[in-house]
Amino acid sequence: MELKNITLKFGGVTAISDISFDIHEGEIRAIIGPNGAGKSSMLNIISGFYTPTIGELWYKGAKRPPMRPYEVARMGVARTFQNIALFEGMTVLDNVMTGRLTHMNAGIAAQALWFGKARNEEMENREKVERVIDFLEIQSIRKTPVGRLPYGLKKRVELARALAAEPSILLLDEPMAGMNVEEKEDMSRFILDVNDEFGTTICLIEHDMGVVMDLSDRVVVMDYGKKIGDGTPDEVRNNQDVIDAYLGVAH
Ligand SMILES: Nc1ncnc2c1ncn2[C@@H]1O[C@H](COP(=O)(O)OP(=O)(O)OP(=O)(O)O)[C@@H](O)[C@H]1O
Repeated sequence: MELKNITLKFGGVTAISDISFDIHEGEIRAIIGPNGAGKSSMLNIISGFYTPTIGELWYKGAKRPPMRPYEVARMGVARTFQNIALFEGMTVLDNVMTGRLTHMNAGIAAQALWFGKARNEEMENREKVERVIDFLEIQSIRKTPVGRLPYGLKKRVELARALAAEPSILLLDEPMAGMNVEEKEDMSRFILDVNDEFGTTICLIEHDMGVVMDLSDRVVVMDYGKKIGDGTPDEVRNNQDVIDAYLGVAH
């Protein structure tokens, strides 16, 4: 995926100012930056929640026209949210099943009457979902309503739901926010395993620079809507603009 000269304005506020970067197939790409840098806005552009004011997005060699989020999802882009967006009253299994919705093709009548294509589809979806549940080690809570789970596990269920869609790009919005050290370590391991096992391209945004450095192949650094760094973790760590931004040096 390639983002070219992206600018995003909200009325008089410029949230993103002329940023270009790419995401290679199979890599873990992080977007980091201090509060208000424009990271979430960038993720929202990739997932189709926002349309850039200026700029182009290229995916699999073709320019992507303005699209609605569900259309982007159908193209293989799945995401998690900063504030967990699960159905609290539903079980873990049912929540993860909702991740398969973009793959369901049988008509509503067939679904309702549970015959033919709908039945086969459901079986196939169920198999894929069970595989994700095993992989993320949440078998023991399959039947638990999500509302009863601790925060770290809810985040893992959200990851499972996104993964159930079998995305080619997985967008993670601050997957480690609000977690304790142990939960962060678990989540990091799962992100690496997902990338390894399924070959999923991952783009994650994170506030905390330390967390993503071990995880990412390449990092984009944003500050006040501008790109101030782009490269391997080592390159970014030694970039003076990045160091200044994180130490709060005056602009
Ligand atoms: N819907 C919106 N309407 C108006 N301004 C917005 C909107 N969304 C974001 N902004 C502004 O755009 C800028 C970038 O915000 P954004 O949420 O993308 O940053 P962020 O890097 O994700 O921050 P955080 O780490 O706090 O989540 C901020 O100045 C913010 O106030």
